[in-house]
Amino acid sequence: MKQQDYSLMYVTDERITDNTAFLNVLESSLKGGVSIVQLREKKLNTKAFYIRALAVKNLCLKYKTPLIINDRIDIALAIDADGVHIGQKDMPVGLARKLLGKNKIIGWSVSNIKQALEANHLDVNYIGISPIFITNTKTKDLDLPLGIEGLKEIKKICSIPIICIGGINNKNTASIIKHGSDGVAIVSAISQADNPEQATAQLKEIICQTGTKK
Ligand SMILES: Cc1ncc(COP(=O)(O)OP(=O)(O)O)c(N)n1
Ligand SMILES: Cc1ncsc1CCOP(=O)(O)O
Ligand SMILES: [Mg+2]
Repeated sequence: MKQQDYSLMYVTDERITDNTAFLNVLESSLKGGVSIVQLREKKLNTKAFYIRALAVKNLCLKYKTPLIINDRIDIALAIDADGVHIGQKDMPVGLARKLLGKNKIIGWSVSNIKQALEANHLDVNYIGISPIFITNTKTKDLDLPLGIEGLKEIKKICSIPIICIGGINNKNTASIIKHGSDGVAIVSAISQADNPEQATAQLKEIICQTGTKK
């Protein structure tokens, strides 16, 4: 499989209930240069999730940007997405890999050192350090923020690409990349920005500048 660019993941915002607005923000993030998109829907029924996933896939194809699906292996298979992001309470990684095959991306949430060590023995393409900072976007089922110190510890013991998520914005992205994260996954700093395209382009620029100075 080709080397995937995990540097800037836009995680869609389920709080944007209007479909046109939802797709407009997604398209702005694609124009701004996100390297990968994660469709995250916690409340939609299966049919509505599938219909949205098809629309999101079409837009991602237009911008040649990979799409992964949060939680739902069935939806990922149904639309032939590029992969999934699963958490500690979602389908076990081994089973997800069996269903998806070796060429799909599987991301797995990690919230502590024990899980990071476990990840070394799993067939995952990246780990999502969750959360790195405090966030208002996800309030239930969230562990304590790991912070930069936690990222540094995990970087030392885990050989898998790392993406951090939670409370990430244009002020703290550089520090995350500097301390060894391969990328950042972002909801609000893109979806709630006055100009999501500009906000994305600015985040991308910070990542590029920091990456080259690492
Ligand atoms: C990149 C990335 N990392 C972590 C998460 C969190 O996933 P999970 O723990 O399954 O929680 P939900 O997102 O499903 O609420 C993520 N989505 N993306
Ligand atoms: C889905 C998820 N998982 C851990 S934090 C989070 C939400 C991140 O949202 P934001 O970028 O707005 O803090
Ligand atoms: Mg999940």
